[in-house]
Amino acid sequence: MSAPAARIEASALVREFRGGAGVHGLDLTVAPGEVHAIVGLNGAGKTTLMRLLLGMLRPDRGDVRIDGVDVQKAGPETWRRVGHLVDHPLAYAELDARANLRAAARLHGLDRQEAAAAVDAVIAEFDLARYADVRASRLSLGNRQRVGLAAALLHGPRLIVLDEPTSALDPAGVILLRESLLRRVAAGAGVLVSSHHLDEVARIADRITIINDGRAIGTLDPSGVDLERAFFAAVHADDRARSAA
Ligand SMILES: Nc1ncnc2c1ncn2[C@@H]1O[C@H](COP(=O)(O)OP(=O)(O)OP(=O)(O)O)[C@@H](O)[C@H]1O
Repeated sequence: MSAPAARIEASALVREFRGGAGVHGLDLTVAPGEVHAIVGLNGAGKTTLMRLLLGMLRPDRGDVRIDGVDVQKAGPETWRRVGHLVDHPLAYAELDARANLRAAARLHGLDRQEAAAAVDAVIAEFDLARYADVRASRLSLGNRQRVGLAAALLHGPRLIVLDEPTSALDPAGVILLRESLLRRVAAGAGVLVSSHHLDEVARIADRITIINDGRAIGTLDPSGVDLERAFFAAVHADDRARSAA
């Protein structure tokens, strides 16, 4: 029997912007039941990588497969099983949180009844009951991020891609997200997450990949000590090697 397809697999991915920044040949996989974290300095290429993985940006070269399907040819059946939060947390600033969540559920193919149940569940999961009737434009940054995460997760995606999902969350929100992701991973989802919080990442990641100047330059051991030191050692060694070349 062949191994199950990776939730997502990218090979030799390249997207170069004018001036030389971008992603310069990156391989990456997320297996079912795995949390794969990417870490890197500002401008390292994490968001660009995620946008390429989700078909939001076309690569110059290389390819991406989601559950074995080429992302350029992926249809609604594939996208229905993907949940992501990259760029903007919410679609409709003038709608309240509940209506935004309902719209996200319907866009992911849930029927009216399924959507209502999924929205109720995710409102409870992210402790959003007090804010369900508040317009998205009036929510605090952190609550907007909570609603954005809830929208990305409410349809039970098999692949979850989150760009700095804890950037505006309070400690309670960080814990709710961690528990939510771990429940989904236990049920077989694969998670790709970027973060600047090395300690938080280490709590949930099975693998941590360091991105520097658009390349994967090494890994961090999630159970290791002093991740910060190991991170900077890897980044500085890579910078030195590239400037010497
Ligand atoms: N559309 C674009 N056109 C030109 N350059 C771009 C474009 N998008 C991103 N870049 C550049 O590509 C590099 C990588 O940016 P990216 O946003 O992927 O980094 P990041 O690792 O997510 O950074 P941060 O941690 O600050 O969010 C940066 O130098 C950025 O300025």
